[in-house]
Amino acid sequence: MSKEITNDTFLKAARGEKTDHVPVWYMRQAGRSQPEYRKLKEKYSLFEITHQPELCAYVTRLPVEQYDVDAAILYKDIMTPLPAIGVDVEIKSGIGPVIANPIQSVTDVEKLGELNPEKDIPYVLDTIKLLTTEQLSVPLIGFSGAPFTIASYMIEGGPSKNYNKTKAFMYSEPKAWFALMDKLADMIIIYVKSQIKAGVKAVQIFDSWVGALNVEDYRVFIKPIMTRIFSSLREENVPLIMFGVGASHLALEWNDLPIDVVGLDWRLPITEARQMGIQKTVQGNLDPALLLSSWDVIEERTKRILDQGMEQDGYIFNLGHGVFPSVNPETLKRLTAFIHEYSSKMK
Ligand SMILES: O=C(O)CCc1c2[nH]c(c1CC(=O)O)Cc1[nH]c(c(CC(=O)O)c1CCC(=O)O)Cc1[nH]c(c(CC(=O)O)c1CCC(=O)O)Cc1[nH]c(c(CCC(=O)O)c1CC(=O)O)C2
Repeated sequence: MSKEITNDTFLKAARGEKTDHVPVWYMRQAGRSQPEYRKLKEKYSLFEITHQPELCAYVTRLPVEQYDVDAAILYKDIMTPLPAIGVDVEIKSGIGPVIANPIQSVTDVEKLGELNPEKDIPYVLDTIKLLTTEQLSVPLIGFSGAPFTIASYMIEGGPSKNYNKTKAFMYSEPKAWFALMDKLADMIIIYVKSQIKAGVKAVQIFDSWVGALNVEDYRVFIKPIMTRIFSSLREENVPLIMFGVGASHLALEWNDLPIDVVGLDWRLPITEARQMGIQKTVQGNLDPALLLSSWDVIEERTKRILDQGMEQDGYIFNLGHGVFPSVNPETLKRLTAFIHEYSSKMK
């Protein structure tokens, strides 16, 4: 049995329905800038927190309780399912995910295993159940990385600035590339469906780095696999959100996918995105760097974004990418209150 969701503005907006205020959540809202979380991080790594459902649920709830956001996002990482399929990944402080056995050939791709969520990541499912049956009265968002973004870490061995190795693999070994995309798509579908079955009410797919590709290559090397993933997830009947950074040139391609929400980074104004032909709900897009400015600057920019977003139904406020560690939690609290107040007055 699910605990009752008393605030469903996020789900309504995702479905394009009218809401009495603009719903808001922030990418990387759990963790990073919160002192309670930083204290925990002195003792535990990300993987150690996610293996403990009570603790992981606490971290996931913190921004809901402290900022009053309209949705929670499960605390974990896009790397979470990878060890189960045979990827040796470690999250190194100051670097990010580092992979000991990068993919170099079709043989490496063939060695990848299958994900069995109940056996491999029961702690993720237990955290979701705990949050949704007992603790949260806002929707819980589940998520996964998308094939290109996950593959970029698996091929480069860690974070990259230019994705040269990833692109070289894609262009020169298309058969191995498509085999890798297929394996990752299978994993993502199983992984996300298990999150939905456990209780998440919406799903965001992070294709954070796919903006590195041009439109033509996106259509050939990525779009078919994204269509397969979303067509399968669509059967579960929860809102599906697509997000990437520096990917404004791909926004119209995303509009074709069987999804509900197009997540924009800060580069493309919302009105322009809609004029281009984005008809779905839009999510975004305050530049997270602005959170380090004075409140007057933040308020002025937020108003501008809200005015554009509210021009039609189907709008969710978010940042253009994740919260930085140096952001003051008070700023996020004040921003959330401002968005709620300003948007309810305008309705
Ligand atoms: O630059 C890089 O490529 C490495 C980035 C990186 C990743 N995991 C990582 C790091 C290091 C770090 O954040 O310090 C490692 C990572 N992931 C996470 C944390 C926790 C934190 O930031 O305090 C951390 C830092 C943990 C540590 O330092 O031990 C948690 C995480 N990753 C993610 C999410 C989902 C979300 O954004 O809301 C969430 C959880 C939800 C939340 O914090 O509210 C998703 C994620 N992880 C990752 C990516 C790729 C792109 C990106 O981060 O900009 C993405 C997708 C995205 O944000 O666009 C990879």
